[in-house]
Amino acid sequence: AKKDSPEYSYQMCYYFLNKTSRSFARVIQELHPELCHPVCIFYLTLRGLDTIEDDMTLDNKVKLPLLRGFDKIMYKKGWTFKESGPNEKDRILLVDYDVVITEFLKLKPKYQVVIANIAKRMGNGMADFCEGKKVKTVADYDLYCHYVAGLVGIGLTGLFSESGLESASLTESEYLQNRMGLFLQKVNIIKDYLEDWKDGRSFWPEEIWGKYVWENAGLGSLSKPENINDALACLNELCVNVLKLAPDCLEYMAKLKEPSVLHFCAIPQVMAIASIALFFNNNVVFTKGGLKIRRGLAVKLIYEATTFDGVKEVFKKYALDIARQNSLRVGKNPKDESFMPISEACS
Ligand SMILES: O=C(O)CO[C@@H](C(=O)O)[C@@H](OCCCCCc1ccc2ccccc2c1)C(=O)NCCCCCc1ccc2ccccc2c1
Ligand SMILES: [Mg+2]
Ligand SMILES: [Mg+2]
Repeated sequence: AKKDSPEYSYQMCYYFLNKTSRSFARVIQELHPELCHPVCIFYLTLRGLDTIEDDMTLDNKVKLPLLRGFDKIMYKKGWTFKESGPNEKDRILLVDYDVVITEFLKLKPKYQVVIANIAKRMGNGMADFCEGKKVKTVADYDLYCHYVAGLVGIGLTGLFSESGLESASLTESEYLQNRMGLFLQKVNIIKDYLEDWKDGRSFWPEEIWGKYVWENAGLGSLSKPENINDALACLNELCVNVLKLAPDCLEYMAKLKEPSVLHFCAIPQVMAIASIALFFNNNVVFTKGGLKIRRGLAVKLIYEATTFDGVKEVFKKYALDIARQNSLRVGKNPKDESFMPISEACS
């Protein structure tokens, strides 16, 4: 459409949705028409915020006011940002961010309120961690993941409820909604160990990895070949930490009534549980990084995620798969947490 036609900003939003994340773009376009557009704008708003957070070339003098003020920026017609680093993968979204604002301002006010509230909480949480708060303890780890992903689950639940497609009772427990996001983000953080390390960042909690490196050694020592056994024990404990979230995610999904909402929520979840089974005790996490489940398996998982019974079967299959892999590991670091029988972790 031409730049000044009303369809232009609408079309550009779906262009950016597909450019910034094929996986989420596919699941978002699965949604009931009443929810698809608000969730698309919700996604682009938070991806814009995350593009600022991820940009290591931005000085905090510029970055912090943008993060903490993003919920106000969303109402500034025409606002764009052209100072992202040249390698920032989603920088084009900020260069033409005015189309997201145009579409956001056209949403029903009941959706705008939910999106602006989450953007404000996420932006301030991201800024706290950019200002110097470190992911040291497991509590810091859970707090960071709450800010960048738990809040997404909370916001989505608000949109589901406001649309009338899901019951308002779904919004009662922010705890379960938060766990949905933690599950996905923690899998992301495990997958991105090497990539984040190269960016000079890591979100792995020192309270866990500190047990597997020598006094005063850093997280980087886990990527040294001679330390692979300790690295795997650390990886396995992180995987068990994620598995503990599985029952809460199933409990949340059990409450969903609208088929397209269940499918939308379940697809990232079944991908995540299959990913943990792939990462568990797998040295490729440290050597090549960016481990992804095979495309054929992804297609199968998408099909199985169409019913809640299908989701339960997938979770059960991969929990047993990991337990089997765990029992096959002989004589390695019996002291570490990851030796805890998986069934106990999923209790
Ligand atoms: O830069 C990247 O490509 C990855 O960035 C990661 C990072 O920087 O840590 C990191 O950025 C997080 C901050 C921005 C969150 C953006 C987002 C993601 C998915 C959505 C899905 C639907 C609606 C809105 C959404 C918003 C990232 O994208 N991690 C992927 C896991 C986050 C999942 C969020 C989430 C939470 C609960 C959900 C419940 C149901 C369905 C989808 C859900 C999706
Ligand atoms: Mg990111
Ligand atoms: Mg980020």
